Amino acid sequence: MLNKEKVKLGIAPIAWTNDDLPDLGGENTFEQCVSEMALAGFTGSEVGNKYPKDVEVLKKALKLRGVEICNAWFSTFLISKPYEETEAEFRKHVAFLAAMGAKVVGVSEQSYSTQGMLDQPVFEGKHEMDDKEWDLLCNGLNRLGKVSKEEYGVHLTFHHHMGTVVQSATEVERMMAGTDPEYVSLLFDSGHFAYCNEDPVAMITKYVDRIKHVHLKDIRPDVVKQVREEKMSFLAGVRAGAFTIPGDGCVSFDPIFKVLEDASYEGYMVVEAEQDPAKANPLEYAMSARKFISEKTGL
Ligand SMILES: O=C1C[C@@H](O)[C@H](O)[C@@H](O)C1=O
Ligand SMILES: [Co+2]
Repeated sequence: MLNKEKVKLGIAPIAWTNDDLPDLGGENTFEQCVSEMALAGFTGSEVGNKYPKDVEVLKKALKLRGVEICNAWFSTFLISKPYEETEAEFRKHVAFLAAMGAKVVGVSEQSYSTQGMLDQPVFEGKHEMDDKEWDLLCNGLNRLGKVSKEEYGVHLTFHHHMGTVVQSATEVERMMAGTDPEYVSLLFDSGHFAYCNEDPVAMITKYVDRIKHVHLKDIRPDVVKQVREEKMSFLAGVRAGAFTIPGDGCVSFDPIFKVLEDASYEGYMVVEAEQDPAKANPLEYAMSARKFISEKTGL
């Protein structure tokens, strides 16, 4: 069983409203989203575009519902822009997270990313970094991680992601080998490893001691197959239902929970299942995910 004192459960607002596809759940309000997170039994949330930007306003709304902010996505451009530009934006973002009481920040390198390109097949045309770009990425992550840890008390966790420069197991391995464990941890996302046909269990086993945030995401293999065969973009795949809640797809969560348990994992596990809320009612799916986690882990 995972330790209730050490492991907290969160959920991402992307199941209610998708910031990258605003017509998905455009009608769902911030208040509905956080109320339903609480109703489903989650105490942590990531941050969406509809969330109040003012720290005190957001804190009050969340406190009323017994929810806290546990992470928010940050896009870096370390290999395509001057480092200082990324650091300036990063400082503002991390200051906000620290004020909200979050312990981690989830970073994704978005230079040349095809993640948001509607006309680019997600399984084709991904940018592969050369040695110089790898140095820029790893050195930049080390510098940002030092800033966030030492000046804001927030740990940098790196999110591997489809269509980005760090997608495959080999790329994650090179990023991990090139960064300082003191300043850079891994944000493990089960769905993104499964999507690109990497083994999530092998990856979590290898890096569990450097994982400080977990996204519990499942995939529907038939939809991912369709995405590959019909050369669909990442976001077209999301719309078609490539992702779902843990337990509703093909990812084996028993061994994932076991590895976390054996390593006495401490931190958040966040259900992140972006799909069309008109087809997958967010409250219903949040409740099913919560039930699944409770049955599998005792949390
Ligand atoms: O953590 C994430 C944030 C989303 O914006 C992203 O597209 C999603 O797939 C994800 O894993
Ligand atoms: Co994720």
